[in-house]
Amino acid sequence: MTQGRLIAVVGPSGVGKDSVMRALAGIEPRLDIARRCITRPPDNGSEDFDSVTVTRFEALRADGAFALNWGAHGLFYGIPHSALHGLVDGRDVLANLSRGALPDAAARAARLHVLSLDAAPEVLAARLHRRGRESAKAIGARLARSGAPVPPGVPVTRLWNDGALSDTVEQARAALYPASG
Ligand SMILES: Nc1ncnc2c1ncn2[C@@H]1O[C@H](COP(=O)(O)OP(=O)(O)O)[C@@H](O)[C@H]1O
Ligand SMILES: O=P(O)(O)OC[C@H]1O[C@H](OP(=O)(O)OP(=O)(O)O)[C@H](O)[C@@H]1O
Repeated sequence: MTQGRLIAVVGPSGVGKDSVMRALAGIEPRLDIARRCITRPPDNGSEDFDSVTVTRFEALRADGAFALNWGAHGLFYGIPHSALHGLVDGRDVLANLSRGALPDAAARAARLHVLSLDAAPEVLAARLHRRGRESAKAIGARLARSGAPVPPGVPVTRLWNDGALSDTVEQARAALYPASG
């Protein structure tokens, strides 16, 4: 069976990666979402993640539990191998990734597609403040971070998520599944 695509959703903090992933998986039955391990306390935000301590994260990493892992914003993030099982069954899997993890993702996934989201700086700032998860200082640091470029040769769909979420989701679906109408 042809392996599914790992669909890496990337872009600056607050651009709407988790919101787009959740809405897209809600309307597209061929898509799973990779649940991440993050060294952040649990919250009621747009992402369903496994909250772990740094000690636990390091133990999981040492055990080889992660297909991909990285650090950003003073946190550690990991995608467990178990979160990517759908790929071998031919299912497409959405994963919120650091742009810096894309070279590793390209090396590991048989098929990688990047969904790169962007929005104007003032939109990002307003969303992060409205989300209210970080302090003003931490939000400033998130806004100042510039991500790595998409590695050459990897198929990429670039979308603006400045407007309605539903518009972005429809555009993403049309780009990923052009025949579905
Ligand atoms: N198109 C949109 N229009 C308005 N608000 C949005 C849109 N997309 C996301 N948001 C909001 O912006 C905030 C950040 O979204 P989130 O999905 O957590 O971003 P990221 O995962 O990229 O950090 C959330 O409060 C979310 O509800
Ligand atoms: O190297 P970069 O491409 O800048 O990405 C670094 C991190 O930032 C993004 O998270 P986000 O800011 O959305 O925060 P969250 O995943 O902790 O919500 C992304 O999910 C990465 O974990």
